[in-house]
Amino acid sequence: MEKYILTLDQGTTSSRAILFNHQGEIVSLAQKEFTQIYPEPGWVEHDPMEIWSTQASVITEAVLQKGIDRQALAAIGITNQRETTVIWDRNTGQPIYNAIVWQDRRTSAICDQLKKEGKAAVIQEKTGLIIDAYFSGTKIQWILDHVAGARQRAENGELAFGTVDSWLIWNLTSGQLHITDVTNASRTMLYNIHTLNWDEELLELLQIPAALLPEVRSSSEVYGRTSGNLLGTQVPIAGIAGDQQSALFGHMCNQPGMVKNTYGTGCFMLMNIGNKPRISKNNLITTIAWKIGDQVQYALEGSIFIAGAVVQWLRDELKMIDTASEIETLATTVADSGGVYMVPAFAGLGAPHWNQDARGSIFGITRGTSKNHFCRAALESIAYQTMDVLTAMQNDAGLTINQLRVDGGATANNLLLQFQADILNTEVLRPHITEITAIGAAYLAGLAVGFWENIQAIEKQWQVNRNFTPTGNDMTQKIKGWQRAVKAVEAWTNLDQASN
Ligand SMILES: Nc1ncnc2c1ncn2[C@@H]1O[C@H](COP(=O)(O)OP(=O)(O)O)[C@@H](O)[C@H]1O
Ligand SMILES: O=P(O)(O)OC[C@H](O)CO
Repeated sequence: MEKYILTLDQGTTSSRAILFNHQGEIVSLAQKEFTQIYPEPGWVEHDPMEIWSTQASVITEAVLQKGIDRQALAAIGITNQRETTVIWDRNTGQPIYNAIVWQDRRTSAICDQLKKEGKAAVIQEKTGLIIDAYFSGTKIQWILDHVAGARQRAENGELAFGTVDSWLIWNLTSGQLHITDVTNASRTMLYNIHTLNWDEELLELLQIPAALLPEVRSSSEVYGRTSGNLLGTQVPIAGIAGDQQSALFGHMCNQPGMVKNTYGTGCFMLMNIGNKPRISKNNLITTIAWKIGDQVQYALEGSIFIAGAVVQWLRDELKMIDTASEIETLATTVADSGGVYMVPAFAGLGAPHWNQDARGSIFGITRGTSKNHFCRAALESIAYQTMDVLTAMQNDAGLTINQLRVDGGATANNLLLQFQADILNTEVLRPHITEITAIGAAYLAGLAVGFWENIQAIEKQWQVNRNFTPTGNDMTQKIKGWQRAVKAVEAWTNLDQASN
């Protein structure tokens, strides 16, 4: 019987289940969107029960409804939106609060306070991270401080914390396993990426009881088996990685210096930096790329909070386009953005600016500006933000990056990728495999159960679909315009703070 690896790809806007065969081809795919909850400006929540129910339903759809024999499942790999924080009752399995999503800014003030107390250096040294509301630590603190009785129950060991991988595995195993992997742990601001342990000093600083925390495992091993409730059989769970690390692995960026950028809701650029954690001098973060056996690989990362989301904004809020793909049609009708610059800092600016209070702005509008220019400026903003991160990465690594591997929903857009190649003066390579994030977790799981013998056996599956080469046009003035726009956004934020 032909065997498959099942990946659960639990993203920010949808849950997916994808079955891969030995050649890395998609045999079956099911996807379900779920509710985004915005209780207050700057807050973003998900219902953990809906995360689980959509994930469970796509699993059954991709396997049972497609007529796949459940005995054909060699293993399950899990990849997930990172940092998003769930706390649940160990006895009932019920969450005590909604999941606080990575985009949520409610803990900015806690982060400012930590910075004022001079904690930035110690946190960066231990965790590789820059203090920001993005990471899980302050989200956990917030839940413990705002849900009645939560802190006491956490201290009594009655509650469990997990990122979404932990939450899914808890449910898949009917509460038998409370685990996470090193990649997800490295996004909490509580995990020491040098010693590979939860860090006692940081737990104390953020007042988080150790009893809440999951056991941290590697990214590729048999952790346990599903309970059988869902699929009627016990399938090994054998791979876990946060979605961006999973994409780095899916792109087979397994040598130091290799870089990928994923263009989804946000944009996430990761560079493999080998087996030593190097702390960034250019406002990037250091994160664990994966752990296979006892080998840990690290990555530098630049996280951009708003990328494809700016396209959704033009579609859903401004109603300038009906579908995401229409943006390319409209943007192509004009030669350039007509001097318009859009800085989509809807959730603050991420790397390398790290300005929690920045907000979106548009510059350079004239009477002749049309929605086509808006569309073009929105796409260009994704490429410019990527340029800022890549520049920081090159400075950190002391090398010129001449190849960028890309994936994610927005890479369907040829105009965006050509502009990206031009603005970076770097080759941009889009692979054949469209589900790079999911295949990374499939590889991690498949390696653990011997479905694939070793990395060499899967490396060849990554093939170029299209290579966007720089046209060589002089982009200096355009880049200057963008830099001016970012400066103006920061100045506007500072003026606001000065008047308070
Ligand atoms: N043709 C397109 N041009 C630009 N952006 C697009 C296009 N198609 C989809 N997108 C954007 O890609 C994002 C979805 O990509 P995906 O990789 O599924 O994201 P996520 O995993 O973050 O949910 C959306 O924000 C959408 O606006
Ligand atoms: O779910 P995505 O693809 O938007 O990814 C979210 C990131 O993991 C957040 O750090």
